[in-house]
Amino acid sequence: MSLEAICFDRSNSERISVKVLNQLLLPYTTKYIPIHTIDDGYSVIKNMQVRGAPAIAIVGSLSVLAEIQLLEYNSSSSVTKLYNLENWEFTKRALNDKLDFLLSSRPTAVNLSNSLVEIKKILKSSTELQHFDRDMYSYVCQLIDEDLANNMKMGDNGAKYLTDMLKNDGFEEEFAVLTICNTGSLATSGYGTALGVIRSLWKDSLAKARKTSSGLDSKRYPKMNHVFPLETRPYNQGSRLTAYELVYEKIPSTLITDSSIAYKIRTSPIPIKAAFVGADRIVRNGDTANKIGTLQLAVICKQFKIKFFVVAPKTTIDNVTETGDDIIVEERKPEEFKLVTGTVVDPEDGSLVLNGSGEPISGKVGIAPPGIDVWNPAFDVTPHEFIDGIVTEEGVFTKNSHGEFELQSLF
Ligand SMILES: CSC[C@H]1O[C@H](OP(=O)(O)O)[C@H](O)[C@@H]1O
Repeated sequence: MSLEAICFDRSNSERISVKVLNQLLLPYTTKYIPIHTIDDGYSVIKNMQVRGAPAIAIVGSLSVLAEIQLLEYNSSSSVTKLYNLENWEFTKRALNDKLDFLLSSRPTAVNLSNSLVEIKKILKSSTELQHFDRDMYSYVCQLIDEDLANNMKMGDNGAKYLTDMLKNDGFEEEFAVLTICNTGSLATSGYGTALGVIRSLWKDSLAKARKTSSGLDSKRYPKMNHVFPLETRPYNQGSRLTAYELVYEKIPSTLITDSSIAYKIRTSPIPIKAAFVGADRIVRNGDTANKIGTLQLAVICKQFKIKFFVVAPKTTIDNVTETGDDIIVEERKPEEFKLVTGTVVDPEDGSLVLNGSGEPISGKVGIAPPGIDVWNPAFDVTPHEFIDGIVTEEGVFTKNSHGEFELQSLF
């Protein structure tokens, strides 16, 4: 098992190496794909071999650094013909075009766009390739290190906010939470956003349990003791990735179908007190684009008076777009809906069927008639009216008396 979506060897600043975990093969196969060029970065992002708004920005940025270092130490590489290393202005124009191409890989998540804006500023101020290389190395190291640090801050911010709120409401029991898609280590530089809050809630529960069992503290506290991740059709980030992370961390969890949310809330023996979801783009009024199914979860939570939190770093904020009506929602290929990618298992006992090399076999099965049209949006947009709080590394933002988010300090 590995929860490291991105392996970045930065030990030699002039010859970095990058490889990404092929998430299409999870949870049964752990295989990494090397990233040497911007085209490599585009391909793994477009194919969703790596996914998750922050991870997309990190891999995209690393692919730029990898390409310019390839230019410097391998003049015979295939990418060299795109540039004229004797003419820096020509090379800068060609690199700008490649950055625009990289942006087109997945248009909804704003993190990649925000990173490419920063990279274009670095490129514009660079006087030569080595200068651009050096500043890009600093930029990607800072992007990765800040993402991890921010995720841990967000996790603790969200966990404290919820447990304080429950305690103030006089709730001192064990509770469960819901989450959709994958927002953990496999979608970021580590720890995660919404799943980071769940990691922090679980750490908090274990600490409280230790105090109680050691007799240090007899008071009762609200403690998260279960997670209900949604499978998240059609790409199944929840069943393939979030469940994988929860099993890895030994956090008590029960995987549920997207269609069973309301019935689970109505019948759960453990009170469900909150839903934590990630974001691909939060616009100025707090409307949020996130994985398809998020809006449905938000509507159901409102119906059952369950708190609904969006968890995202400032790098996911779009401070230009006013409302969610103007967010471009990516539509994916129909095949990603009509064909399910998985790993072949023996129907008798669920054991893995291995190929001649002893490796699991990845395959696709059809689940819809070839002639049927499908609608396959990768995201939906949740209006801020359905969002109770936006958890960031700067703290938890809630709406004012007019029902509006005031996010200016994040812009
Ligand atoms: C911290 S991941 C944020 C966000 O990105 C995911 O999208 P995808 O899996 O399509 O890359 C998902 O919507 C997560 O909530």
